Amino acid sequence: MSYQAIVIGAGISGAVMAEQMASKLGWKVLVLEQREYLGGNCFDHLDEEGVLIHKYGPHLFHTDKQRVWDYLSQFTEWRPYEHRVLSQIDGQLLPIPFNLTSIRKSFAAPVAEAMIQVLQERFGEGARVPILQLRQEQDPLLQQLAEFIYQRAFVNYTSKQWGVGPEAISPAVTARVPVVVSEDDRYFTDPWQAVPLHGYTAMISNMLSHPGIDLQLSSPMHTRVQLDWNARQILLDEQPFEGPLIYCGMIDQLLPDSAVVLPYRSLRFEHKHLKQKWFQPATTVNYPNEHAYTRITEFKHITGQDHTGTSITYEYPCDYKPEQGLEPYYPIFTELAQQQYQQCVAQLHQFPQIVALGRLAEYRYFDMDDAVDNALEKFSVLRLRFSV
Ligand SMILES: O=c1ccn([C@@H]2O[C@H](COP(=O)(O)OP(=O)(O)O[C@H]3O[C@@H]([C@H](O)CO)[C@H](O)[C@H]3O)[C@@H](O)[C@H]2O)c(=O)[nH]1
Repeated sequence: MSYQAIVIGAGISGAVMAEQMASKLGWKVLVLEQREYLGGNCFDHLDEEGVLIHKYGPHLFHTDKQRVWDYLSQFTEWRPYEHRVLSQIDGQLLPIPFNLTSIRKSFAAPVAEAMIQVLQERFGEGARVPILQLRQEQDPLLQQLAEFIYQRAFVNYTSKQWGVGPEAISPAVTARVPVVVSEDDRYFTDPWQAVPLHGYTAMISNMLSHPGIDLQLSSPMHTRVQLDWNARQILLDEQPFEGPLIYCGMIDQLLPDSAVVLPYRSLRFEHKHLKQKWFQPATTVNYPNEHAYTRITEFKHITGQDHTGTSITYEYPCDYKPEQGLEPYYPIFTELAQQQYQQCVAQLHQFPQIVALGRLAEYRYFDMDDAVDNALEKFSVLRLRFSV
């Protein structure tokens, strides 16, 4: 069969792009996925006891983008789901993001109420304030509050997660979990929050089921596709391939001779099934200060599945070591890494027909909705460049 485009990687970004090229342009698209299953890190599946779990940690879909919601809704029905997280701090389980309830549970009543009053006056009811911003405040009560939250909820969690403290990483990272000036205990505030009714794998499988898409699993890129850097040519099964190559893998791995090695933080997951109905009172409980793991997730809270047992996952952050079978999860945003990433981009300019797409190829910390939005955007650019 001859193809008009190749997509490397059947995760959510590659699936959007393949689906759009097949359905909007009528192209024949070859999708090569190195794993034996599709879905990338959104992959979910029934574990040995029949509980639906997320193999690569909790994936909670949320978006404020109507077009992303409308687009995905073509491929799945939804189960409404608003994520809530508790954090074990000083022996108590407190809502995180840290909110007014968390403050009341952490301080004696007069102090808590005084802090809340200052917070409300300073930021307004409902505000969501990044912890690093709250730390800059001059008011002594706000300073006391910020220091408490910073020390108890952020410093150790972030050190485990990233291997460095909160001030050594981009402020955008801790700003994902602000301090909330209300009793709202939801992790996200987006207007659309839900999980695919039959899971992410089913949704992405529907996206890739277009007759114009030829999905080949257990097919690492190198078994079919080569880059000839001298001739600046893409080869598919050793034949020159003219069409676009959408690459969703690690961008540094495209370069010859490992010219650049980009740093990543990784996660080791420990999945367990327990012969009890429930394990914990919320989907995710964070452990900032105890244990080597950062959090435990219990999936039945997400899926609503009725099962006599329950399945949970512990997350242990660690350095990315491929030789230990670890996956690259989080790009590390040092200045050096950004320079190295730009070197990769510059080298790839030799192949204008390659489109780098998604978290690993663009070295970005995408939420799922941003990955979909980005893929839709990249498709509209590609459509102008490549279609006749
Ligand atoms: O208790 C905490 C929580 C977080 N931090 C710091 O904030 C960073 C961002 O946290 P988060 O957005 O939760 O990071 P992550 O990429 O792991 O988020 C994914 O997990 C789920 C959900 O959070 C599960 O509960 C979400 O859908 C995904 O986006 C974190 O890296 C820490 O530096 C903290 O210090 N303490």
